[in-house]
Amino acid sequence: MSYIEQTLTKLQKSSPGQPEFYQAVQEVLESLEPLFAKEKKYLEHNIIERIIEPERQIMFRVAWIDDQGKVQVNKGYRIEFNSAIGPYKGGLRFHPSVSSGIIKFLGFEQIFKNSLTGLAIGGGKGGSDFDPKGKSNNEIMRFCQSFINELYRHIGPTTDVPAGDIGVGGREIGYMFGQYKRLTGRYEGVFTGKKIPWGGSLARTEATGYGTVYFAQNMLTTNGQALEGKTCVVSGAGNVAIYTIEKLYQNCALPVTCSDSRGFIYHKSGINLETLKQLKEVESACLSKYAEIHTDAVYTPVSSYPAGRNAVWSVPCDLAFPCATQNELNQADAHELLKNGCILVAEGANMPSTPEAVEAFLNAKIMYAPGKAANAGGVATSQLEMAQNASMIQWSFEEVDVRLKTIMKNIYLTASETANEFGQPHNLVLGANIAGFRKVADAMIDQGVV
Ligand SMILES: NC(=O)C1=CN([C@@H]2O[C@H](COP(=O)(O)OP(=O)(O)OC[C@H]3O[C@@H](n4cnc5c(N)ncnc54)[C@H](OP(=O)(O)O)[C@@H]3O)[C@@H](O)[C@H]2O)C=CC1
Ligand SMILES: O=C(O)CCC(=O)C(=O)O
Repeated sequence: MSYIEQTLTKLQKSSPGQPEFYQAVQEVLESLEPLFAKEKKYLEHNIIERIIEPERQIMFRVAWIDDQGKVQVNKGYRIEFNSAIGPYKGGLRFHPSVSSGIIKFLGFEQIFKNSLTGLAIGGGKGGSDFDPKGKSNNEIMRFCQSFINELYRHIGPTTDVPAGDIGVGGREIGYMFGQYKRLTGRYEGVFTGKKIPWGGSLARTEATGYGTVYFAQNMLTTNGQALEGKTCVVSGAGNVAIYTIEKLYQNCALPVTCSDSRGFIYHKSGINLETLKQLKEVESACLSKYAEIHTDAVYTPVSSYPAGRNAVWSVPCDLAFPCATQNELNQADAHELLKNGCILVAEGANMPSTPEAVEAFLNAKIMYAPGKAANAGGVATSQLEMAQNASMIQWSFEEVDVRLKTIMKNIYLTASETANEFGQPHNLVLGANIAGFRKVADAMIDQGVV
């Protein structure tokens, strides 16, 4: 049995029932093989077994009262995965599919993503199986307050700094920040993704989507191409998708799709960003309403997708931006994108492509940017928010955006130079994993066995 197989077998025994976590670990371990062949120190210090075990896992009950006066109970999680290069940093996800395996996969990815930003942030993630859909504002507030009644004792501006993710935006961060402040009496940068008047950073809302497009731009430029005139397929209709679409328009590309958990929109003349923002950021409406407003757009409900497929990826395009959720693009979807002439895939979401889809992209040698590199602009800008909070200043939108652009360029260069160093120039999966890992692993060695 190879070292990787042994590690995965052991992991499955010690942490049963966490398929997404095994998937994330397997991908990283496979990428690291050429590094281990070259540098023995990582195996000698048993870094692998140490890095796949979270430093701390917090699981707690979140009891809250709904609008009918009934007591509801959800599970809360915070996985403090690795603090070798900085305080734990990563979002909170509120979605019914959340489990400890999902949070562990996200926290594990966050270690390498945060390392790639070049900033001093460790990896963490958290969330709850609470479903914000259909809940009133007061229910959301009561849930957030109860969530923080437990979590507040584990977080702090130099220990663990949560932010948003699926189902958690400025409103939820506000309720959690308010409760933290009430319990501790401290006004400090313990969350990022805050609204601007109470400590948020300009451009944080836009950062993940904008950063993903900046990353794509770097890949295109290196390959003698440009965004201008490219037809783009985007999945998702949340924070990341919306600002990916906005930045594509700013660069004269044409985004023609968006999707939510119930279906997708194909608008051949281009997604209307104003309508999308109104429906999703203001009304939290279903995307079917988009086709009622724009009658030349086509809405396809999930029930009409071919079995086992995500129909968004069957729309012909030059560039694809998966921005919804994990494993939303499988091998058949990847082959269809390739058949239709797609030349670039940049992941705004975390681990949206299955391992087989990733393999198809790498084999076809198209430009492929894994999420932990392409979507790192969100967490990087969160660190800029922490820096502004700590020094009690606020930078302008342009100042933050310029820094974001530079960070995304550096992540691209780091991943591609590392891929070159290991003789696989087009393989940014390998480049991102090795570069992200090396910095954290070296710090762990320096800091001894802890
Ligand atoms: N926000 C950030 O700064 C960052 C986010 N990410 C990643 O980006 C992705 C999107 O996050 P974000 O935009 O913030 O989240 P949002 O909650 O704002 O939006 C998520 C979008 O994805 C859709 N979606 C969620 N789950 C599913 C599903 N199972 N099937 C189909 N569609 C689904 C949602 O549809 P519906 O509205 O119907 O629920 C919604 O349109 C996630 O993978 C997240 O981890 C990565 C880096 C940073
Ligand atoms: O901004 C952050 O701290 C985290 C963003 C996030 O959750 C992610 O990068 O997946």
